[in-house]
Amino acid sequence: MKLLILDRDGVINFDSDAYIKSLEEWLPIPGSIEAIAQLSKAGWTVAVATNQSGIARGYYPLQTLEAMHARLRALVAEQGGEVGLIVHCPHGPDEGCDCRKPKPGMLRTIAEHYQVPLAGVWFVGDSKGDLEAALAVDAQPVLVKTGKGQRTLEKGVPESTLIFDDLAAIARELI
Ligand SMILES: O=P(O)(O)OC[C@@H](O)[C@H]1O[C@@H](OP(=O)(O)O)[C@@H](O)[C@@H](O)[C@@H]1O
Ligand SMILES: [Mg+2]
Ligand SMILES: [Zn+2]
Repeated sequence: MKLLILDRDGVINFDSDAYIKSLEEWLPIPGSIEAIAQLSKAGWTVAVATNQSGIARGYYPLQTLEAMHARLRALVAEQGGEVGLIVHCPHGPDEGCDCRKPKPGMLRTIAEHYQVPLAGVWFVGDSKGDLEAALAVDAQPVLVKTGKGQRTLEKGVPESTLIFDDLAAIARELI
């Protein structure tokens, strides 16, 4: 199967250093919804792996996160596509969980759900932790310049990282 895994904040929707704390703050990056819809219509399974330490920090409840993901699914469905499994890490940086990126726990969860190996699977992110999570399970690190991506790029990325302007450019590459 054709599996593509996406980070959320800074890849699908705009990110904020103040976290995305409400449905109103959750705003798709132009072209991202269309890209996901086109990819899924072209046979790609598009899954999401997202750190959401804002839950542990008490910035927003799980219900708000679920509302954001319902909005994502509805917007993609309006374009005739669908979003696959969305996995989030609700923990804070000091909780020592196995799912918070750069740990690859969420990527493994997605791979086990679909019963596919992770080797070479593209994981698209905007932060260094996304790239490190991909490398930890032999997936392909892919950086987009949206969100924190340009800052991440300027700090240096693993040499095997593929770099694209945004998710729309990735869809054009893969379809
Ligand atoms: O990019 P994904 O994984 O979808 O989500 C990132 C968010 O959970 C937040 O992650 C935080 O990092 P800390 O969790 O505080 O280290 C900060 O980078 C916030 O700006 C950002 O909105
Ligand atoms: Mg991100
Ligand atoms: Zn976690």
